[in-house]
Amino acid sequence: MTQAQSPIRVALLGAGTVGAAVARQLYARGPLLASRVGAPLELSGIAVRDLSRPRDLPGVPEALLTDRPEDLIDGADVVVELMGGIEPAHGLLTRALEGGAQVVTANKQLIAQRGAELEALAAERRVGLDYEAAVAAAVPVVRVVRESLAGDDITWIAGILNGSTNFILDMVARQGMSFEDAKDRAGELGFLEADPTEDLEGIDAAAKIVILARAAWGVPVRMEDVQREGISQLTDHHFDTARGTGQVIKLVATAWRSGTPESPKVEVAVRPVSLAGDDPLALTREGGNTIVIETASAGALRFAGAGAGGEPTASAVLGDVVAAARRVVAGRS
Ligand SMILES: NC(=O)C1=CN([C@@H]2O[C@H](COP(=O)(O)OP(=O)(O)OC[C@H]3O[C@@H](n4cnc5c(N)ncnc54)[C@H](OP(=O)(O)O)[C@@H]3O)[C@@H](O)[C@H]2O)C=CC1
Ligand SMILES: N[C@@H](CC=O)C(=O)O
Repeated sequence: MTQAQSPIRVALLGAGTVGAAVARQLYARGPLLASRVGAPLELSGIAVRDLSRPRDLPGVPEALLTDRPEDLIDGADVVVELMGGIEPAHGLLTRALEGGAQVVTANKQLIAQRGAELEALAAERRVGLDYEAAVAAAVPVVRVVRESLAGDDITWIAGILNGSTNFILDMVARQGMSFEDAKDRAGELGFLEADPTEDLEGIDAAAKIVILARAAWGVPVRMEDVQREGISQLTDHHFDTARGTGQVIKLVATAWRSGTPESPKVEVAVRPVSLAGDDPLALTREGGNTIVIETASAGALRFAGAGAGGEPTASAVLGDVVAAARRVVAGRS
């Protein structure tokens, strides 16, 4: 084994819905991932809050678990943050970037609120900061906006960006489920944030549209800039009225450029909207996400798929881990 092929040390911060799925997929696909990276990925530790909690981590040595995430940062090639919240995640990732580690996160609140600062630090240290899973989970859209469409002029983005509220609205609209039962079911499926008001009040969708807007237009967009309304105030009356006219209520996040391509001004909003039944966003089922991106040259592009849940989100996280690990291998030669 050459120096370039020696194991890439991956520190996993968090083993909840997403983190546990990442650990499982990393173990299950070890040889495949090694062949794609050019070196094996070695899980160097897994940080959790409660060591006594039972976990579904078959094949993962228990000795890797620690309740001291800070101990995993130094010495890691890639740090994967799946804890959620602003602190201690922000402090840990700052330390990881300062130490020269590649960083991967699915934490949309952290990226929406502190992403500009972390990206500046990553650029200064010449390391990667990847967060594909932070927007639309499994649906590849961050990289599309940041890279694939970098030569085009994006004019408009509209999306169903929150899987749990879409699940709830879909269950109420199509299955006649009560609002309360649908919320419970979304929680059981692992779609809801630790604080479900983030989903229900549109805060989660707001963070995601802020991230996309910044990536699309390269201008500072803050959470406070989002005109935001959630779904918690909806009643049977709203659903009955929409159904009676063949419409469907969805929580839609929108961002549009109102200035020129050279001097863009950006507007962002999240609100429940009644859509015609055949609108692509209206056709989004269960925990799915759909994003429509309008551009000057490519026209309207549509992306759809699983927008929440452990295994789909882990797929996007692992894509970022492979990209980060490839950079580590490239930097060794
Ligand atoms: N769930 C989803 O569908 C999606 C989630 N995300 C994002 O992914 C991230 C993780 O989400 P999810 O897996 O659902 O969250 P969970 O709440 O299920 O898991 C969080 C994990 O982090 C650990 N943790 C939290 N705080 C600390 C701490 N201070 N020290 C050590 N460990 C800690 C928890 O430990 P313990 O297990 O002991 O409690 C747990 O293992 C969040 O940022 C979320 O927004 C993004 C896309 C989809
Ligand atoms: N709570 C979020 C999880 C994924 O980002 C959602 O429901 O979309």
